[in-house]
Amino acid sequence: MTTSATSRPRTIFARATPPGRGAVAIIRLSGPDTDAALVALTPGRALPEPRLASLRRIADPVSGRVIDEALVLRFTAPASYTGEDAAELQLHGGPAVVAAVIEVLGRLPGLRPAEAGEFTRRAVLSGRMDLTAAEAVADLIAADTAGQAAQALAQLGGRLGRQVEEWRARLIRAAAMIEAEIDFPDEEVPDGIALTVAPELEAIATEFRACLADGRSGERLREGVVVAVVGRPNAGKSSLVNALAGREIAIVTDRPGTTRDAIEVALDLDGVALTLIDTAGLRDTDDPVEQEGVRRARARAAEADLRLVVIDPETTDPAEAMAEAGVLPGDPIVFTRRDRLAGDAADRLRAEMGGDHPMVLVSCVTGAGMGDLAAALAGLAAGLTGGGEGAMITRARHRAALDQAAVALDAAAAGLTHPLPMLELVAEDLRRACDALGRITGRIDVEHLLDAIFREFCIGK
Ligand SMILES: Nc1nc2c(c(=O)[nH]1)N(C=O)[C@@H](CNc1ccc(C(=O)N[C@@H](CCC(=O)O)C(=O)O)cc1)CN2
Ligand SMILES: Nc1nc2c(ncn2[C@@H]2O[C@H](COP(=O)(O)OP(=O)(O)OP(=O)(O)O)[C@@H](O)[C@H]2O)c(=O)[nH]1
Ligand SMILES: [Mg+2]
Repeated sequence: MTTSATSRPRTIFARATPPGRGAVAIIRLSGPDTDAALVALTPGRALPEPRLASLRRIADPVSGRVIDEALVLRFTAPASYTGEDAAELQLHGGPAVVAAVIEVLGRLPGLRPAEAGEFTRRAVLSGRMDLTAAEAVADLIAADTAGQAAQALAQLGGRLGRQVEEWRARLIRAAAMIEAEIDFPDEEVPDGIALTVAPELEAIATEFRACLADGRSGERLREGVVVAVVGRPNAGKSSLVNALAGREIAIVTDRPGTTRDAIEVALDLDGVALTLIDTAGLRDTDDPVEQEGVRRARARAAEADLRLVVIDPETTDPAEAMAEAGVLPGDPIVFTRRDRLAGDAADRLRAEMGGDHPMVLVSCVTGAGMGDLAAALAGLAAGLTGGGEGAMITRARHRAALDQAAVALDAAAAGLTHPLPMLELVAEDLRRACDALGRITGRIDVEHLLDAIFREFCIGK
């Protein structure tokens, strides 16, 4: 079927592999004119059997010029990623080949370039994926560490989506019982409806609370644990960041006030993504540039998941430095200049500090203690991200919706156990709880949510 001149072409195409040169580049197509496009590109050949890799010459249908010899994969609706007719051209990965095929596809009737995330959007709209799975696709592509990938894969497999749909089904059942009682108060539905439905509502509310009480570990794993490295000028912050990163990222000098900008570096600690932020040393200063650096340092420290306080024990009182850095319980403390301290310094410093903080003594010059520090950070990061495969909630969007569902459910439960229950109000609260859950999986309000979610996708996904 072709598209009329006035409506937007319904068959989309895009390169699915990254730009640049590669052994193979994949261009994918999806939509009703996919087969027509394959026929146009492979003159004289039958359409490939669905799902069977087939070698075909790809040619410009106007000039007849052969562009590539490629593997073609054809999918027929609904058995494809998008649920539509779809195809992949697995080309030689040279820029000229890809550009020529893209140019030819753009000339074919009914075809247009895909927008970011449009293939996955179609998978959602055709009911093949819920919103949590679509988000998981984006997360899996964005994953830099094994932990992030495992969490995304669990979500793609329905860990969150299935649970939310189970809760929703139970709430719908409860609501149906309430509504039956409203509609037929004198009939077979037992009188003490509160007695049967209230315990179920309490049970679900308890499950909501358990899910929400995850310390944001799923979001932290997805986004990476943010660690602000803070302390006095010359404490050794930049030296420490360079040592942990294994690269000279920040400038190190013996002049206090060297670092001004916040410098971020990404680490992979045992599968957990961690962002270290080197910051300007904290002090009062008349230099307006350094003042701005100190302001930024304090802001980053306040927002971070952890503040790693760096202290030079030769010149600085630990308690003062920690207070200045706005330290919170559990934040790690690192003493530098281990190469210049007596052997018993660690015990003395530990005694001075008290027990609320993990503490490591390092030398940025000899590297002593750096392994201990990396291990301590990995342990802290694992604790903050729940360890293993992460949590069910991986985004603020899920948390906000589940929070709303929990509030509505609590209202329903309270209404139901009231001495004079107003069942209409209870039913309304349960509807609101169901709607909030439905927004997580995309069963309601889908159109409204799609743009926000697919904005972050790459083209071709
Ligand atoms: N070459 C290639 N590799 C890829 C993808 C792709 O689209 N192309 N994927 C995606 O980007 C991922 C795989 N995801 C996919 C999910 C479903 C279907 C699919 O055809 N589903 C049909 C048939 C299922 C079956 O045979 O079991 C269906 O669900 O009906 C294809 C790929 C990762 N690797
Ligand atoms: N001996 C010794 N010197 C160190 C150690 N750590 C840092 N230094 C030195 O201390 C000086 C300051 O180090 P930096 O890493 O620039 O300190 P900073 O905390 O980033 O300083 P600002 O950016 O000014 O806030 C440099 O001369 C480093 O070589 C250490 O463990 N042992
Ligand atoms: Mg510095």
